[in-house]
Amino acid sequence: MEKMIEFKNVGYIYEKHEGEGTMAIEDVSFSVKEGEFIGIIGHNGSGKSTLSKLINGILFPTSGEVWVAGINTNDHSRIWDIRQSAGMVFQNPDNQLVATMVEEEVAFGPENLGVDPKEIRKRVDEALKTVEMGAYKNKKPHQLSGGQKQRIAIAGILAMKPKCIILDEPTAMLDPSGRKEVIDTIKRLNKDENITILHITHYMDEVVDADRIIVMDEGKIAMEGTPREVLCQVEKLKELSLDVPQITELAYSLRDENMSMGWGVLTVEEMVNLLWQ
Ligand SMILES: Nc1ncnc2c1ncn2[C@@H]1O[C@H](COP(=O)(O)OP(=O)(O)OP(=O)(O)O)[C@@H](O)[C@H]1O
Repeated sequence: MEKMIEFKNVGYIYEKHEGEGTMAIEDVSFSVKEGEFIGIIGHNGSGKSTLSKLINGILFPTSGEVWVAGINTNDHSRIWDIRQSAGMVFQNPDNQLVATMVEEEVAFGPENLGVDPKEIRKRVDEALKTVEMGAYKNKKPHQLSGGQKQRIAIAGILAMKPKCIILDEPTAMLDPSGRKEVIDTIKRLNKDENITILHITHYMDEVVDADRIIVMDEGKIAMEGTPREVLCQVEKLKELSLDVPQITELAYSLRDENMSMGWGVLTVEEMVNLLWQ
């Protein structure tokens, strides 16, 4: 399997003045394989957004290297190849939609890539169908709900045929139903279209199904592993000011003295089985 993203000993400093600044990322190394679904969690200021901007060539590492789809992000001549391979969805849906019609919005990316108009029309229809927004093609983006706007933002990226999508807290401004729409959409893209997903979030329950979770703290990777390996370390997550899923916490509170039960519960079904034991 091809490596989609690779961080090699990456550091990033936001310079204030000459020789003075904030170390936002420090010696971070990890890699993501094609088709993986990775959850990135961490409290405010732990470096998650900086990490995502380093992937998309919005920021460039102060030290180390970032590779995306086999391209070093320091190769500035390939920046549009990188942005086409790895699309970004941001937190605020209102800041990323620019066109007056949904159809134009989704066409915007491929137009900038110089794609043939006939092919653009095909891609717009396909992308809207994939995010289940085909019926909204001729609507105005400002008439849509937050969840629908984020799905249009995702469709705009899909129309550029990306290999990977990085979502930086895409659900932070949405209500529960909007959150579910967006999460269901990205899970489907990962499963059905084999698109690599990097999902940055504060909500643990959104990454319970991920292939792997990376926990950031003070610019470094504090924990990394499968959801079960990471989310079951309740005490450590609390030390890192993170909330564990309620069901995991409940099971953890019910653990017995021998620690033979109450560990590693991530879903309601597992909780029911535990209580029947
Ligand atoms: N433009 C900037 N200039 C200076 N320092 C910055 C800038 N952006 C972020 N920082 C600092 O870098 C560190 C990491 O910030 P970053 O935004 O990457 O964290 P985050 O985990 O995404 O936070 P949040 O969850 O609040 O979005 C923080 O200490 C932050 O104050």
